Amino acid sequence: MSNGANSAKKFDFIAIGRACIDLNAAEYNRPMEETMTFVKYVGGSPANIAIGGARLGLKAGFIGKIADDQHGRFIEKYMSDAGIDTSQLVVDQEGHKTGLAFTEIKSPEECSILMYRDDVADLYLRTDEVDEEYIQQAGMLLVSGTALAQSPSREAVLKAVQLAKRNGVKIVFELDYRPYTWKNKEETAVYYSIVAEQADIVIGTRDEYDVMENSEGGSNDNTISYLFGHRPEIIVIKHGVEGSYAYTKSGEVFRAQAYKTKVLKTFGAGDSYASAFLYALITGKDIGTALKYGSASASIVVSKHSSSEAMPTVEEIEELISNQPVIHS
Ligand SMILES: Nc1ncnc2c1ncn2[C@@H]1O[C@H](COP(=O)(O)OP(=O)(O)OP(=O)(O)O)[C@@H](O)[C@H]1O
Ligand SMILES: O=C(O)C[C@@H](O)[C@H](O)C(=O)CO
Repeated sequence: MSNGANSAKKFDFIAIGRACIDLNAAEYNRPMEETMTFVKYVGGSPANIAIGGARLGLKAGFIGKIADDQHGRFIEKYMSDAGIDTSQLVVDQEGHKTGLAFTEIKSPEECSILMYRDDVADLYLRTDEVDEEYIQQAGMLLVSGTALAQSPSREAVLKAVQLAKRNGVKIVFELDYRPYTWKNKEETAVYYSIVAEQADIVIGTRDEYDVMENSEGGSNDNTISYLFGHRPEIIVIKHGVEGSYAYTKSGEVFRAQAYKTKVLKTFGAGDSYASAFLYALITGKDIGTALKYGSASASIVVSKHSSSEAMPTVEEIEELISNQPVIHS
């Protein structure tokens, strides 16, 4: 497949989903109960991926809804300053709030996220706020699975997927499973399958594919045999510190190991991975190299405090690939 590189298009990729706030513990190695200070960053998986892509020099756009408040304005300014087109970042007019993610850093192995996502603006994106002419201008549409969790955002995303297909825009589905936004796993499995079957590239962790399959302990072989019966051409399955695999419809299998690093916290790994993986594909690198870019970017972000602000440059990724040993597992 051609992986979406299209210099004639205004955007290399457009992400759809949430742009929120992360409040990351400024004090490490303690539970949140004892954490008194937090540092504010833009967060939300698809926003992080857009920021990561823009940091790497990609032309990125974003479709989403932000609250009409100080947090919403902070997000819009940060993303716009990062070089992302925010013309389709709709400002909510119904009093919905910005999603907040408080992170706890107890140890490099023990990190957790406490989400405040009741009535969040991002899940109120409507179908009439998704514009065909905008989507036409992209090489790829990056869909976050969390945006399927509730209506009307669910239908807005399904419309974006339809429009992307109709206009030859590659669909990248990042499963991005956040349990607290869903009613139950059965419902998640239904909507994940609908979009995964229509995507060109699917990216997720092994656990997230289990959610899509509504099963436990699933195998990569079963996942690819199911999804390659549909539209996907590339399937990426991440296994945390044990590395990741990419499978192609033509039968190739690639594996990348994680790079050694001094881990501060584990969140942000998946978003930095996705942005660098897509950057590599869009700039014409082979899939094996794209996996290395993803792993390298993730190893940089897990060593830093934020998910968005910490996104690396191309030079940092390439330097790390050349010099840093991998974790053998
Ligand atoms: N402790 C680690 N050290 C170095 N690299 C790591 C570590 N953990 C994860 N990675 C890298 O990040 C990639 C993605 O990690 P993971 O499979 O945990 O994704 P994720 O669950 O989507 O991440 P997130 O925690 O952001 O949701 C891995 O394939 C690996 O390359
Ligand atoms: O995705 C979220 O809503 C929270 C993120 O911004 C956070 O930084 C994280 O979990 C990244 O994986």
